[in-house]
Amino acid sequence: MAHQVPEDGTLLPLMEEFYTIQGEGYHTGKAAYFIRLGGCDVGCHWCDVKESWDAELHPLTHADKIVENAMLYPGKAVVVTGGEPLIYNLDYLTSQLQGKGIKTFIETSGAYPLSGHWDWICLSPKKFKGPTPEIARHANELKVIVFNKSDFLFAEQHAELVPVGCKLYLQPEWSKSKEMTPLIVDYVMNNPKWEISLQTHKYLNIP
Ligand SMILES: C[S@@+](CC[C@H](N)C(=O)[O-])C[C@H]1O[C@@H](n2cnc3c(N)ncnc32)[C@H](O)[C@@H]1O
Ligand SMILES: Nc1nc2[nH]cc(C(=O)O)c2c(=O)[nH]1
Ligand code: SF4
Ligand SMILES: [Mg+2]
Repeated sequence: MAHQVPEDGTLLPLMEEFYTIQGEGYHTGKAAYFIRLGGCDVGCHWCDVKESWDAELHPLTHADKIVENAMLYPGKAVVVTGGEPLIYNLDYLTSQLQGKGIKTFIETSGAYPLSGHWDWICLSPKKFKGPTPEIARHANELKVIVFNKSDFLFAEQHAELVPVGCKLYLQPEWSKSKEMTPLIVDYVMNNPKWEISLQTHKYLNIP
């Protein structure tokens, strides 16, 4: 699957990078530069970026170039996503970003070992390949995608693994949103430690 990606994290398979508004979760509504890395083998059948899965399709790009590009925008936060970004060693990229005063946020399934220096970790665990216990202990936000009713129990099981104070979100799977959103609304009203997260960028028609 992978290119020969150097272990030191200086070269990363970059699918796309774009400046937009964080659409989901705790930082919803904030301007951020998105860095989308190619490569994922978790296999969510409802994944909304399947084009990211094959790392070979995405050019190895120097982390310094990515940092330089991120610096061109007034927003001082990046979201590193994918694909599954933790397939790669993110120590170099994130230390360079933080060294330039940019906040580092990650979107991850947690299926690979934690690397990088993060201001915010959004863990979105998957049934298909579960998260490591280590990342659950470091999550700032747990965002569970609700595709069917069984995902509420899955969400509660993962809420046991994250630290006290970790934000808890239920986000409807996009294609099932019509059916699942009413169930989520009801669930949150009955279990108010949870909040609802919507993919607001899809309603705003922005990337
Ligand atoms: C495409 S993933 C990339 C990052 C990482 N692989 C992960 O799954 O967290 C980014 C976010 O989108 C969510 N997501 C992906 N497909 C979705 C869908 N069809 N509906 C709702 N959320 C989705 C994921 O759960 C994750 O929180
Ligand atoms: N606007 C916007 N917000 C997002 N939050 C998480 C995203 C992702 O694909 O990781 C995403 C995305 O693709 N676009
Ligand atoms: S882990 Fe993330 S990128 Fe990978 S298939 Fe699932 S939603 Fe898509
Ligand atoms: Mg997305």
